[in-house]
Amino acid sequence: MHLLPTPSHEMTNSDKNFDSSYPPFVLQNSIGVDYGGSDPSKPDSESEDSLPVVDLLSSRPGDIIDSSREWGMFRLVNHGVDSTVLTKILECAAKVFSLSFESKRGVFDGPIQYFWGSPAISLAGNARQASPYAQNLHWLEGFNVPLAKITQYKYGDDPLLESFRALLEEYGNQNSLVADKIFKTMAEDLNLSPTKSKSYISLASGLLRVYRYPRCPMSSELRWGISEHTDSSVVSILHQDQVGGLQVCMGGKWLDVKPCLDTLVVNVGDMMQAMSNDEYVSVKHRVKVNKEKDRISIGYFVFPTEDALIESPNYRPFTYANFQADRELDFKTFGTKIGLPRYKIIPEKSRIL
Ligand SMILES: O=C(O)CCC(=O)C(=O)O
Ligand SMILES: [Fe+2]
Repeated sequence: MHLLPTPSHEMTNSDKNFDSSYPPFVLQNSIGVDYGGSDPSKPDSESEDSLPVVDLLSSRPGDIIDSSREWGMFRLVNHGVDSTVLTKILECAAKVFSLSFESKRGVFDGPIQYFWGSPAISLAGNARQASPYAQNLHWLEGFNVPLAKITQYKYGDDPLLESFRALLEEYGNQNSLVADKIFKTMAEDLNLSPTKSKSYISLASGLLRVYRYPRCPMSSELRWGISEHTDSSVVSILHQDQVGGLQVCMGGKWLDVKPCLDTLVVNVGDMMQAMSNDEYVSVKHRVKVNKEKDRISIGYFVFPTEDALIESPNYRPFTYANFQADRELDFKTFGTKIGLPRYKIIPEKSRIL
């Protein structure tokens, strides 16, 4: 079966229906919503954010370390990821997202899984679907792509899907190299033993999430693309288009991480924060919705091996498998993850007797 993109039309104030490529919740949650007025998704300030920039080719290792300690996030240039691949993958993702909702849902039951309304992944590796009316509905749709699985698969009968898969494979491999290089710098700084380092990052666990955040009639106070969170990864690498929307929490303030061409955004994840005994920060971030434009971004996430025992003085030892299981349970119980505080050792002084 060949899947041609459905014709897409621009949404105007008089045409409030989104096209058939959007998940139904986008339409259901847009009924009766005022599209006019000012755009609350515009940045609060036009000033440039001061996120550190790391040059992977020429930088001193200290740049990665300092940024991970102070910010938990940095921009990466000269990263080695092919700029043609960066451009092509966003173009290809846009084509795939413009397929009808039904065909995306129907076709991507192989290693590339389609999800919408929630970015959370279950222990089985499936992305969850949120109820369209759920309070924590996220204004997004996406594809969950475990890299180990797509290398053994071919969408042989469909040129669009097969080129998407092949591009994701190439992009994923290039991101693995970047993540490996960054991790090695961090491991050296933290004096991790070679045995620890080996289990603390598993390139085979590499995962891509390809997101589309549909333009949203509601303001960011009502809907988030992705609400405030930290990543569970060791490190995450983000590639975003020029629309913008990513924000990072710095000193209690939310700053816009403006898109820069050919630049990736790297952030420290929960696992690295624990491995570093809180020396590095798994920084809080979130994604605002945009009233006028759809946004596409691609995240690469890498994790420890399942049985890696994460040990550092501030935490009781836990394996990555423990962390995943607890996250699953917390998600069912509280609708969100508790994450690292579950394992944090409370200092004697602050314990309630
Ligand atoms: O799309 C983005 O800018 C960020 C995505 C993100 O934070 C995540 O997937 O954890
Ligand atoms: Fe994230």
